[in-house]
Amino acid sequence: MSGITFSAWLRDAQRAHGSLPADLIQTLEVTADACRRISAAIGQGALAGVLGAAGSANVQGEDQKKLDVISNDILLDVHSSGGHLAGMASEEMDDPFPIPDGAPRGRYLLLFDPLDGSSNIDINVSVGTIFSVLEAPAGSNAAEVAPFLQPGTAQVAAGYAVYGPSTQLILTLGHGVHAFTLDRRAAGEAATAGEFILTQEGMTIPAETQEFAINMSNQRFWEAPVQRYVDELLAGKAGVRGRDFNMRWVAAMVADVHRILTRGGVFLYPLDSKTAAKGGKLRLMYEANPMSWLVEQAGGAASTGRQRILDIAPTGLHQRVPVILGSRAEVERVAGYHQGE
Ligand SMILES: O=P(O)(O)OC[C@H]1O[C@](O)(COP(=O)(O)O)[C@@H](O)[C@@H]1O
Ligand SMILES: [Mg+2]
Ligand SMILES: [Mg+2]
Repeated sequence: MSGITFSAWLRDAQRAHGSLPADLIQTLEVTADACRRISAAIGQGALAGVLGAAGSANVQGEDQKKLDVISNDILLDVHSSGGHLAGMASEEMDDPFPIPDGAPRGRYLLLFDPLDGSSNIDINVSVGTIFSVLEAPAGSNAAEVAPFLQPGTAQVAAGYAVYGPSTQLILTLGHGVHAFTLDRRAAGEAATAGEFILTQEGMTIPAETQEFAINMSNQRFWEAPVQRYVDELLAGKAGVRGRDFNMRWVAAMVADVHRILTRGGVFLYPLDSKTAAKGGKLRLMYEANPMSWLVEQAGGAASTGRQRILDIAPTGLHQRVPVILGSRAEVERVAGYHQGE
């Protein structure tokens, strides 16, 4: 173990790149603190009565779990004292949440999916938090949607926490992708107890893979290019690909993307006739953009099938898009099929 804490690493990155403003460092440190608290809440599970439904629905009409609400509240709470953020936007809230009056306003906008894969909570399987940081345009009002509607290429930081057998924080500032692991030992047991510690610098996704991730139950709803691609994977050695492929689906984007950053693979939540009217299943601002930047920074690619995800000009805070990301050669092949190749 390196023993380099997240805060120390951020300060090293500031020295190395000379372009990491103090309020961006604060944004990331406070977000890491929120993830530590969410990890603790999740870790209490059935002991603390935090499992199960909240009895409410979010802006997208989806039933909320208690931990969706708890995670959202933790992120709002830790960031509300202000100084570093102008405002926040969450998958769980209809409207942007500007830093409250009276607290100092900063220049960054934080967007998050407070708990990703929340249907996994009650079965004790990995979930996560995804975040994206943008700079608020000068003179903009973070109570409005407009300042948040920036393409993925404008992100200044993106990352996620995965709450699995260990809790990890994965981050990009545009200079590669780095992993930090929460030292879960009790205070007093170790000097770094409670800290995120650097455990991998420069995660990379191999260009080729033999593993794919897709919800096969949607097969009959997919468009022809995805039908063709998956048929070819399933044909294995006997088909045009000439080799067998394995399949995994955790049903938490964080966990599926984490596997791809760790050992390669391709993830697809493509356009299908069930979700076409909404534009797709996954959310551009809270899921697709931060994950696409991380994947590109690790040498992979991310596309809707028709365009690079990071180039999409957003039209709504809760906009949904098709997502195909991971090993570059596979993403390019699927995009090629969409272009009629
Ligand atoms: O249940 P499905 O259709 O397989 O969808 C799984 C996808 O839905 C999501 O769980 C949506 O995220 P939320 O839990 O944040 O709503 C993704 O993480 C995951 O990839
Ligand atoms: Mg999600
Ligand atoms: Mg969520």
